[in-house]
Amino acid sequence: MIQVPQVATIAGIDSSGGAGVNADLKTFHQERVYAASIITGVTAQNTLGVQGIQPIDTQIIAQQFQAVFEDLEIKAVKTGALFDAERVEAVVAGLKRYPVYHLVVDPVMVAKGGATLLEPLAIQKVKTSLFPLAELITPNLAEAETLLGRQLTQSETIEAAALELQAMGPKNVLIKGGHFAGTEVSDVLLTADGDFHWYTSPRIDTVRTHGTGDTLAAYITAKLAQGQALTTIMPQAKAFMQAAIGESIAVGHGHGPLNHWVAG
Ligand SMILES: Nc1ncnc2c1ncn2[C@@H]1O[C@H](COP(=O)(O)OP(=O)(O)O)[C@@H](O)[C@H]1O
Ligand SMILES: Cc1ncc(COP(=O)(O)O)c(N)n1
Repeated sequence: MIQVPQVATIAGIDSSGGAGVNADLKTFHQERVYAASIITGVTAQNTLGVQGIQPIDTQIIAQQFQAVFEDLEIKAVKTGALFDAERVEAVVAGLKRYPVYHLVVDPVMVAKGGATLLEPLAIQKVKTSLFPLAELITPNLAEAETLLGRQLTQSETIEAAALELQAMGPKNVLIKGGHFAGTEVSDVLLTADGDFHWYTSPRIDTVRTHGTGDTLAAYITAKLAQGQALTTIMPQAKAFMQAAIGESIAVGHGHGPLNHWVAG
């Protein structure tokens, strides 16, 4: 029998297949890890926006945790859209019952079209209960601003922000720069030993970025499950993102999905 690293995503479904669990599973498959999924909610969504959200009952979230963790050998976990405080509590309870070292928390708050994927009341719970369990958190610029309650502009401010976020408990912090204006995109990784690593690439001029954050976090989760270090993973992750965004596929009429078939 072939041994394969096993991971789990804890996130919402995107009916159009571009973001959330759908993006995670495509990335995991492409990177050759076996993936389970614990669903937190269902969205009626396409590349033009989110039309409806149905969070999943917390009891079935708990049952999914039990079903997955009492059978599979889960090496790494990624969380995505958690929707509200009740769902955050259910996920934190599951992660405390079945702890994993490689926990990547993508604090998804708002979809590209503007729909809320995490109620404001749940943000405090994410900070105090979920972040301390994480090996890595991956906020985008807007999420980092919301988490800290202030605007970020200069690189020094972003490094200070990463330190403040690290003080909330996660071992490592990645602030993603997809939302910065300019001809380049820069992500900054603050590692557990206090070092900053900047990753800069040319900005691809496109609106076809549905699921970028999910894809990046899933890629990192896959590589952590395969035993790689974050600083080794990041340059590969950026190259994968560049190709997956750049070699775009013609799907939908708005913020189109990425091309997960690109070599990773
Ligand atoms: N237009 C773009 N060109 C190149 N890279 C991008 C672009 N947009 C996002 N990225 C990259 O995709 C990853 C996800 O970033 P971002 O879009 O900020 O996350 P989110 O989807 O959570 O908002 C980051 O590595 C970022 O640098
Ligand atoms: C169910 C679900 N989860 C996450 C996202 C975030 O998508 P993006 O990575 O484009 O910000 C989304 N639009 N829908």
